[in-house]
Amino acid sequence: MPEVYGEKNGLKKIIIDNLEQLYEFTIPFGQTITAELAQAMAVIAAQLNREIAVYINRRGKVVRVAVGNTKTVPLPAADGRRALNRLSGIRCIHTHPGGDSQLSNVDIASLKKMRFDIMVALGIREDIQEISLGFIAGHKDNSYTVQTVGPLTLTEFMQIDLNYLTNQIERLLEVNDIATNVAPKEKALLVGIERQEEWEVGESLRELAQLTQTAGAEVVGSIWQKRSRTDAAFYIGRGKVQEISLIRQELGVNIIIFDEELSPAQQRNLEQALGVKVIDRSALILDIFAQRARSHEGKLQVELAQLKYNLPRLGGQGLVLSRLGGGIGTRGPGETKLEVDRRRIRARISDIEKEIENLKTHRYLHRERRQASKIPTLALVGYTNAGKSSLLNKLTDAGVLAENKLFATLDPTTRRMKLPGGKEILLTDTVGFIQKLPHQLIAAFRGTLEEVVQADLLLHVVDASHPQYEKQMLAVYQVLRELGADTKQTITVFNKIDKVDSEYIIERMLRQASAIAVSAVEGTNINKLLTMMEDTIKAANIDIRLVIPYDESGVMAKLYDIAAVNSVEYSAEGIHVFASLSQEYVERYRKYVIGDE
Ligand SMILES: Nc1nc2c(ncn2[C@@H]2O[C@H](COP(=O)(O)OP(=O)(O)OP(=O)(O)O)[C@@H](O)[C@H]2O)c(=O)[nH]1
Ligand SMILES: [Mg+2]
Repeated sequence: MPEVYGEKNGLKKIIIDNLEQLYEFTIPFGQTITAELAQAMAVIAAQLNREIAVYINRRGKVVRVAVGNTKTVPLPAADGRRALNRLSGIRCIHTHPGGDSQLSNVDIASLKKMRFDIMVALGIREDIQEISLGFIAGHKDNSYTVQTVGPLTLTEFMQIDLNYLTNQIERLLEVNDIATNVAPKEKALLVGIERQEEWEVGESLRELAQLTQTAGAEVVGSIWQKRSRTDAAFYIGRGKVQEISLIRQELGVNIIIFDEELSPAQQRNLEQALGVKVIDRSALILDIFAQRARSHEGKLQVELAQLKYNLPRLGGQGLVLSRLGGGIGTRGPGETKLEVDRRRIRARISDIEKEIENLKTHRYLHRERRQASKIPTLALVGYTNAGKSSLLNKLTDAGVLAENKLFATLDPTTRRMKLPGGKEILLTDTVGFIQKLPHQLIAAFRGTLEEVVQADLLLHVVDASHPQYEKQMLAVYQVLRELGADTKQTITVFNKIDKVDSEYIIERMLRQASAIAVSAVEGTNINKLLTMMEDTIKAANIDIRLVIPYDESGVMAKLYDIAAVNSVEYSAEGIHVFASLSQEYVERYRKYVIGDE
């Protein structure tokens, strides 16, 4: 009988016997652990209230059992000599008393030192509470980097295919320096569903292809299925899953992108059935944002949206293993890979939320000051690539990046400008919208988009040359509704008319109220637009507070005539009025005004 290692002094004979019996277990190929072994370890650990560790080789044989912490155990040489870019071929499974499974620094240090296949901790309080694991995920500056996963349930943990995982890791280690290695372009297959809705599947997939290219992958094909309802388990039908599986092998596809948001279960099932990374439109858009975010706040907002998107999708092997190689869906803003450990994700989410809240307070104060100066603010909104930044540049020489790319602008830029009559305004360029924008993203960007919500007037820029411009407009209205800005006064600016041949189409566009057709690039009708902005602002009402002295009651009567009076309060200094009135009248009654709302 092989012996039990570690600090055995004072252990009861029965416990030593039980520990020795752990040598009897064998684990089937590819499996991390059996439920029986996990239970047997839990029972002993609960009695002992100390760490116990079991070391298992790739043939599933228990090669060492030890009591005490994982550092103190001498290990047998692993099967044969193994090169440095190989793992040891041994996995370490050990218990943590107290129920918390989070890997300690000592655990991680011995994982690196011993090059374990995986390092697993079972959090034990009476029974198994949770499981965490770590594995080597590359090397950088002569040291291994480690990825941790968890907390998982026993069932989730047992779903992990250890053979697949170790193969992936060893492939990664063969590449000399992962950090500087430029990954080859990912090959993407796009999948959509055709149904009776606003967006025809072909158009939607064309846009998805554009997004995929923007994210840096190559589109090798797209395929769709006609269905009125999506399948709860696989989104598409099982037959289609089979078909995709064949296409995937044929074309060497390494990422499959679905055109609509998949549920966490659908995504998991598809990855298991197809054996390849599966993402959806939301994850793709988040990835583009992660690559493009520049400002500190923008980066935080994107990371927050990504973490919130990923959180319910962790568990079992799906997301973790298929993301090991990097690429779309793994990139955070900045240099780092996205976290896959639930506990660390939660901690990071709460840190980011706090920081964003702080930044928001800052911005709020900033805006307060701006409002106190009573300069009307206008926001450019519209579908991505409509020409918002180009228009801002044309109107203000802002020098903002305008590109024929989706989501060229992420951070809002505000410029001060003078209208022809001399009035000053502030004009803000904002992030573009798109159909099926991930709601996590809208939530995270709510702070930035507050510029839109607070604006006195919106300029809705539409790419008039786009065949789907009407559907794009509807998508914009929908996001505005989500932001609570759909009732704002709006000028619709049909842009790029230099690319529209049909007079009839332009005429039809202009039938809409407060609309104008321009070309930001050629400068057509820009002066007309300026005049229109001026007139609209003049007519636009603003909410203000006034104090009317009691001996000027005539003013009060006049106010009831020309403004919407929202509330009236009588105080010692006079009558406090909260009313909404036009710019022109604001000027006329300026001496009574005490501040904006
Ligand atoms: N022909 C033509 N092209 C235009 C016009 N306005 C903008 N563009 C082009 O349209 C593309 C997108 O312009 P942007 O100003 O970056 O669009 P945006 O709305 O800011 O886009 P995002 O920031 O990505 O949401 C660029 O290639 C511009 O040169 C126009 O009036 N006519
Ligand atoms: Mg832009």
